[in-house]
Amino acid sequence: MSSFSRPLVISGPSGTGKSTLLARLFAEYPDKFGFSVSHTTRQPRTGETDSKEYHFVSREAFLNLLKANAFIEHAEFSGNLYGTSIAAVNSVQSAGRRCILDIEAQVGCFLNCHVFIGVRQIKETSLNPVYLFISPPSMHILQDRLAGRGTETETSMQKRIATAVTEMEYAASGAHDIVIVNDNLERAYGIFKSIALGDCTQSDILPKLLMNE
Ligand SMILES: Nc1ncnc2c1ncn2[C@@H]1O[C@H](COP(=O)(O)OP(=O)(O)OP(=O)(O)O)[C@@H](O)[C@H]1O
Repeated sequence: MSSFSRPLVISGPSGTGKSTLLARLFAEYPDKFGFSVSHTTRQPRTGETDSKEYHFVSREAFLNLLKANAFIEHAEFSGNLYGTSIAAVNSVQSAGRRCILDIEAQVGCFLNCHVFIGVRQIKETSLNPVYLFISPPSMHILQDRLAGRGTETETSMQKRIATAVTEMEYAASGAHDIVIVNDNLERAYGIFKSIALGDCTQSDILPKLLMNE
């Protein structure tokens, strides 16, 4: 059976190129893939519609869903709760699209306790996705890409690099089904596309990334 019928969880350090690869995939195949709509307790911003950008719910409703094990992953940021529900993923899959979850690992704060959210949390559920890790070719290149994007301060850069080291260690433990090293974008996108379409399960070898390389 093609892996297209299973959700695809994409993770990898910030700046490794996940958004770049996803933007190309959605542009080339506008009808084949979809993101699930998350739940949040934050207020809708102007122009946001319920069930489009987010399912906007009260804190009480969110906590009830959480109690009922409705979420694959959840986290609290700036006092607001966010979660990806199993139902939201299933609704993408039942519309005939492959659901893609773009997971950025981070140390989140949930109900006052620090938790490492992301792939680890998803592994506790019955989702059974394919886990794809996008690796940078080296830590220096990762740093250059983050700097080149022009979105980081010195502090946020250091935070992202520290998280990247933790993520690389987690990936080195064999937590993912497939690894793509995003070195040359054309090459990486070629493999990414065939994995997303369910045609290939080829994996690159995870580079051993040391800060001084
Ligand atoms: N193969 C590549 N070669 C050179 N530059 C790349 C490559 N892939 C992505 N980039 C560039 O690296 C930067 C970071 O990429 P991108 O924003 O897609 O990362 P990301 O993994 O989605 O990060 P985040 O998790 O923070 O959203 C961008 O400026 C992008 O244009």
